[in-house]
Amino acid sequence: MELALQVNNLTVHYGGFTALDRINLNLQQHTTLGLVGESGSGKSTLARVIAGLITPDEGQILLGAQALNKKRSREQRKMIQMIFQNPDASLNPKHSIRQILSEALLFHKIVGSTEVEKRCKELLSRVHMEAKALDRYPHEFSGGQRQRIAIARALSVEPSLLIADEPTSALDVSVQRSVLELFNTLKAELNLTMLFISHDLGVIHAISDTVAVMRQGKLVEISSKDQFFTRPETEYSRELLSAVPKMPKSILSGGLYEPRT
Ligand SMILES: Nc1ncnc2c1ncn2[C@@H]1O[C@H](COP(=O)(O)OP(=O)(O)OP(=O)(O)O)[C@@H](O)[C@H]1O
Repeated sequence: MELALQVNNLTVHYGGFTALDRINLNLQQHTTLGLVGESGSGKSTLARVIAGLITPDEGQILLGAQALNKKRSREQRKMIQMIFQNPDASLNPKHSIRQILSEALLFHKIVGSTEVEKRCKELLSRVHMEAKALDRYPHEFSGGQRQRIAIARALSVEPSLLIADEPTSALDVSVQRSVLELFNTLKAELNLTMLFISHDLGVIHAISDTVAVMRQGKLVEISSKDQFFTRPETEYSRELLSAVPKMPKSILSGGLYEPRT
């Protein structure tokens, strides 16, 4: 299998504080890497560096075979899309859903102006929303629906890597489940390559093929999902797993994770 992403020796300092300490990571195409670790371990920083929102102090990022420059080209920015915990971060409140989706499609020349309406409708349908949403504005939708729109916007430019940073954490539990199901459906339908961050191991279990564990700015384990949940390599991973009180009632069918007693 080909590598979608390679991260070599990535280091980020915030002043004198080392938020990322020589991170090395490979992500296979068409797979989902679940990134876990306690609050402050550097997960969001890693996501933001890969997405080009933070410039690293050291290290290299390759997307496919292409090294990403510190100053990314429009094409390079398009190839990595990010979904945030708060969907409002990527939805302009003054723009209708039509404007939000068509702006991305036209800016990156994904379709021409004659096809844009059709493509906007297709994108909404992908995230299980109706075409009439196009005339409405972000505030007219629930948090879960806004996250679906943010997902549609991210997918509109056909990225080669989708980064989702706690995309279900701000949602009600029942809505969390449906958004997670959507991610799983899209993953299968579109063969997505994803970096999926969550502090919730039930969510990670439901979505990931591989699990990476961060601690204090370092990557301390990368294992297959099965290995991580049954035979984790590190004591720290065992602690994370045992800290989960009563673990996720099946988040998705097949997503059941029960802690071993
Ligand atoms: N802009 C910044 N300036 C200074 N320190 C920062 C900045 N952003 C993050 N940090 C610090 O860097 C560390 C890593 O933060 P980061 O947000 O990457 O962690 P995280 O694992 O995503 O945590 P959480 O799950 O709480 O979001 C934390 O100690 C945080 O306080």
